[in-house]
Amino acid sequence: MTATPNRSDLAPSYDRPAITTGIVHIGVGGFHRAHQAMYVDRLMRDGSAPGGPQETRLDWGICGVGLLPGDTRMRDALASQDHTYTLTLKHPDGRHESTVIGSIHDFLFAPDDPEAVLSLMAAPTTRIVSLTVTEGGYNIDDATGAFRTETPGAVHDAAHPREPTTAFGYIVEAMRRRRAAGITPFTVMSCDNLPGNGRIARTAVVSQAAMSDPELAGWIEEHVAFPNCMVDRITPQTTPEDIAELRSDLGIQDAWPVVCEPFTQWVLEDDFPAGRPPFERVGVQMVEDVVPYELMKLRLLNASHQGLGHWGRLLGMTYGHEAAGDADVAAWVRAFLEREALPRLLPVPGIDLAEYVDTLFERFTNASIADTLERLAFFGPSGMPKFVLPTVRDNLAAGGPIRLGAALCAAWSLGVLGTDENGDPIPVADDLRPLAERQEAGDETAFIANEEIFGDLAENERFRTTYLEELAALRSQGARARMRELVAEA
Ligand SMILES: NC(=O)c1ccc[n+]([C@@H]2O[C@H](COP(=O)([O-])OP(=O)(O)OC[C@H]3O[C@@H](n4cnc5c(N)ncnc54)[C@H](O)[C@@H]3O)[C@@H](O)[C@H]2O)c1
Ligand SMILES: O=P(O)(O)OC[C@@H](O)[C@@H](O)[C@H](O)[C@H](O)CO
Repeated sequence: MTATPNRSDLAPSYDRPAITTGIVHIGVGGFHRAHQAMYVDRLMRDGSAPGGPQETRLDWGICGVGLLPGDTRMRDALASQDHTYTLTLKHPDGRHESTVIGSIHDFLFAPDDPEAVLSLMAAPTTRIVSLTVTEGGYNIDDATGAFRTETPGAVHDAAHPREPTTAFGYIVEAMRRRRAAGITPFTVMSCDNLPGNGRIARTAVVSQAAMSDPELAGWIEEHVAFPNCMVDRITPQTTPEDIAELRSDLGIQDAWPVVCEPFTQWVLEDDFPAGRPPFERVGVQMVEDVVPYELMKLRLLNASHQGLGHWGRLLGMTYGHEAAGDADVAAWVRAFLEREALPRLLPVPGIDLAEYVDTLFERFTNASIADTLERLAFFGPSGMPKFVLPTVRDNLAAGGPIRLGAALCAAWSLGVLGTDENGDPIPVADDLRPLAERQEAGDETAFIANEEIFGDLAENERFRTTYLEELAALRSQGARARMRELVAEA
């Protein structure tokens, strides 16, 4: 194992030993390393130009924090290469563009030394704590929008607030220490795919604090900023082939590189009372109101991924580009976007939404990144309520069309049974399977009656009827024929 990915011409041009932690990031996975850490790396490279204000940029180094047992792998991989790693952009024409990213300069696996994490989070030099802990990681009930106070992590951290185990427990304890020491609170920046990710992070942190210290909860509510943002870059999971390819193409030995598409976007609410890096210098759009951008991205891109994932898997496909390149699946996704999703969006400053949709299809058909449908659709239980069902609800309220959305729910429920239309197995999250099985056994609304996901949609006569019609049509016609008919229906 080499100490750093070994291509000096790709390596960071700045003085890495001089980096100090300004950002603590919880949940260092592929996406954080392809996106936020890449922007900070750009900033550090930018600042290292002759005469550039490098010293201020190097204050924004990232210390990664892992909370889950699986994060020991990231701890070890990064530690073995001085916390650098290779980021490879895979272009649709097969070109690869690699850079060695150096902005993450340290990583703490919290269970190894919780105090080290808390001390760092409470230090005045830490001005941002950012998160990519997945949608499910926020512990929010989709139906009510409330924090789930009954989960074991929340209960533990409320009973032992000085010995936290969850992201929110750590943030609360660090805030308590900062407040006691008179240190300005850091900004909490969620970078997960959630509508109102800052607002949701605020709910999680304030609710966790309220379970043990209501007064602290009030202080956090009043003093801590939780900017919302829209984040975008398709980042598949790294495969053993990616690692081998890097070795054979560039001679780089990297324990855990990242591959992603060339496209990247970050639209960030400018609300950082404790200060922030000059992100606008490296392509981040700093705005006052993120809502139109985030609705556009989640309800078009991520909803399309759900469409590609659930239909594609039912048809026995494996990859995102395979589904996006299939004429029937692509036509269905376009029809859903154009008929049901686009009419419910807000105008987005400077963006032509029809062009945005065209660009999405160019991105989805990028075969080089080999993104799997399993990654796109495995988390249907968190993806569908955030990316697809809000469009269905808005259309129900506005008297708009819901048939394509309801058909996707039906396709999803059939996929959850774990077998595609060829009789081959589909990997699925097991917790929904009993409901899909009850649906198969004749309890036709069992799947949509799951309030955690569907809220009260099963009680909506129009949704229920349309869903049941689509379920019946799918069973009798099969996915491809039903998709074609739906697209032709106009
Ligand atoms: N991959 C993408 O294309 C992409 C693009 C935009 C946004 N995102 C957002 O980033 C998130 C992570 O994606 P990724 O590709 O990096 O996934 P990943 O599986 O590579 O990494 C996820 C990280 O989150 C941590 N984590 C998960 N649940 C947690 C919890 N409850 N508490 C603390 N840590 C937790 C994991 O330990 C891991 O470090 C997504 O869920 C999404 O919200 C991803
Ligand atoms: O990561 P999830 O589960 O929120 O959603 C799966 C994909 O839609 C998502 O990761 C996209 O690739 C990403 O949001 C692109 O920016």
